[in-house]
Amino acid sequence: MDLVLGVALWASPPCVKFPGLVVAALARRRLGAARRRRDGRAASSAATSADDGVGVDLTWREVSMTVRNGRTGMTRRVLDACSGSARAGRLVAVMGPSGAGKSSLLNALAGQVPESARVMLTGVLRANGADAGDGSGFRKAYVQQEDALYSMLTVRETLETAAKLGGSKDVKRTTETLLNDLGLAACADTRVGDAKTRGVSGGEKKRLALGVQLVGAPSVIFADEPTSGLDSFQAEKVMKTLSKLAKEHGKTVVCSIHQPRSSIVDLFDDLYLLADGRCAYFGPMSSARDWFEKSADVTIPNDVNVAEYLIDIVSIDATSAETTAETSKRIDRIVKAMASNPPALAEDDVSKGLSTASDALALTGKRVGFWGQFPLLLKRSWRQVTRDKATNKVRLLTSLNSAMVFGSIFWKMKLTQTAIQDRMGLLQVSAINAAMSALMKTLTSFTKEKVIVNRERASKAYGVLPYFTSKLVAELPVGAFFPLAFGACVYPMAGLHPTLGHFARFCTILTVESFSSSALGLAISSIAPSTEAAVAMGPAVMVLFIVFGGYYVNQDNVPIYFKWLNKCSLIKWAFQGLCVNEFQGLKFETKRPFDQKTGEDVLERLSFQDATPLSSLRQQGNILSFLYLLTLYLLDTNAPKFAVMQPPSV
Ligand SMILES: Nc1ncnc2c1ncn2[C@@H]1O[C@H](COP(=O)(O)OP(=O)(O)OP(=O)(O)O)[C@@H](O)[C@H]1O
Repeated sequence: MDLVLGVALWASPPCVKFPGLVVAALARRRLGAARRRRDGRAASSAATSADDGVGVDLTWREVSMTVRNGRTGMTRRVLDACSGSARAGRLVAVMGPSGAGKSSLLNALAGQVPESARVMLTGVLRANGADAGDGSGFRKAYVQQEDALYSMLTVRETLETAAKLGGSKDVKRTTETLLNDLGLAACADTRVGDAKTRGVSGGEKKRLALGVQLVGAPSVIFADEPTSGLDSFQAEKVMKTLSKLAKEHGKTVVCSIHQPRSSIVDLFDDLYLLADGRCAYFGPMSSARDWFEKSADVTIPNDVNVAEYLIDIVSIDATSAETTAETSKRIDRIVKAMASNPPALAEDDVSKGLSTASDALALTGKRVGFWGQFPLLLKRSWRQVTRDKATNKVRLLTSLNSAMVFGSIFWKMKLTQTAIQDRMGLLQVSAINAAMSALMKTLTSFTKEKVIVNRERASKAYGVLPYFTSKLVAELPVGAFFPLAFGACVYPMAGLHPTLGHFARFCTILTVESFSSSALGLAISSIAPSTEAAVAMGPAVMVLFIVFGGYYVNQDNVPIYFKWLNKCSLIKWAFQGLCVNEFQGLKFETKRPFDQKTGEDVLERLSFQDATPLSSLRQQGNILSFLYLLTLYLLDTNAPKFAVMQPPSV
């Protein structure tokens, strides 16, 4: 069947071949994924039963993570046989000096270590006694250090969307419960905001990010440095929220934290202290002072912040060789004491109340499918695009500005011989301008949006297809507006072919071209690791398209090995369409025998004599659909993948 389809696609015209190949590849991946899901369901059913919705006790043993340096080939042990537990109703703080492995441990327990051939993750993870090393077996929330939220949505809208996507049976109740529980009611109707637009405070953003995760009714909450970048007041509010989720809702909370103030330390139930990837203390926060004095021979002065003091104690002082050796020796001694004589864990006194408490946040039903996700994501994208007034204003002003500048340079062109070159110049710069502005906008915005989408997809909030299609539909009217505004301004100023039909075709060609260019931006952003990389790659590709855009190199003179580039150049198809639209039917003044008399002569010289505006648009449409399908494929294949914890070798 695959063979027949392959041959049929290969024999088909390019407009069918490329989209067809991408669709076939996507379909094959989907079938494979469905098969794997089917096979995996039976295996994981035992594990999922560990999360009965009334609290999860998580235990980990011998968790190690090694990272191989790609250049030197040397391996480094980031986590070294760490063991511990986090129990329902308790808040565990993972602390340690910078680089001690806090985030790595959190990622390992949350199943969020990015998959890589250079990273090796081993250990045993159990949820209520059942194996959970493959990341299944308990419902979890993972709140990362950097917030990734749609900036133009309000706090309430963000929670509502998450609740609807999560399949909440009572969206209003879910939203209100979360707003109240997280202390966000006062800013419910404030926009999230970003660097450009002021929105909610950093602490409110952190709690909102937590709220988005809570709609999945997680039993275990992992929070990576939830207080980073916050002032002490906001930091305390965030930590109080996490403590409340543990105490009142029976959640198991594990968070990494840097230098907490004393009032925050009082909220910790357990402390997991890391020193250079090894466990230096794991036990109740309240027993830490006693244990260090009795078992590790470390006296903690009465008037100090215990947490800060302990971090200093397990830090390597690299001032000199002597201090390095001395502090390393002290850390070895503490780690050994911990392994041989760990403190007693606190009595499990909270699990009795869990059953009723956790029900209050067990708000989800069945996740919605494509037709449920599509309108929700469409509404979200629409709000994000239309409410971003600052960006839209700048885009409009730059479009009008370019139109004014070009219009003034090419003011009311005549039908003289010299105006032929001017006409071609204007059409070429118009094509470049429309393509470049759409490309740059997409490169800068989509690389950021991709971060949010990858996170949401990692928590299986929705599929790539409803996301991508809804985004395209939402951006259609706004994306079309700017080339239209440009066209409406430059066309009469330059005195181009003065009929309504020609003007309409001019605007249509530029609009479709700007969508193609935006699609190119989407495809590049899908593979670029950062905004900076995307912004470097995009214009480099576009320059090639400009060179083969039909103006600088005549398409009949393009070397055979570059013909494909000529065919891929969205600038070329736009320029060709614009030229045919403009020159066909024009008559020029002639003075010399070799002057070009008609627009058809000009088109012949450009080798565009056989083209029509429609054929150019059709080719542009092919590029557009190919790039959309390519982006869809790239987003699907580049979905974040995480390392599975392997059992430790005995
Ligand atoms: N995937 C990786 N590739 C290379 N090095 C890594 C990787 N993951 C972690 N490391 C290294 O492991 C060490 C521990 O990193 P980790 O982020 O866990 O520390 P941390 O205690 O959270 O530090 P900080 O408090 O500064 O955020 C660091 O030196 C880091 O560079």
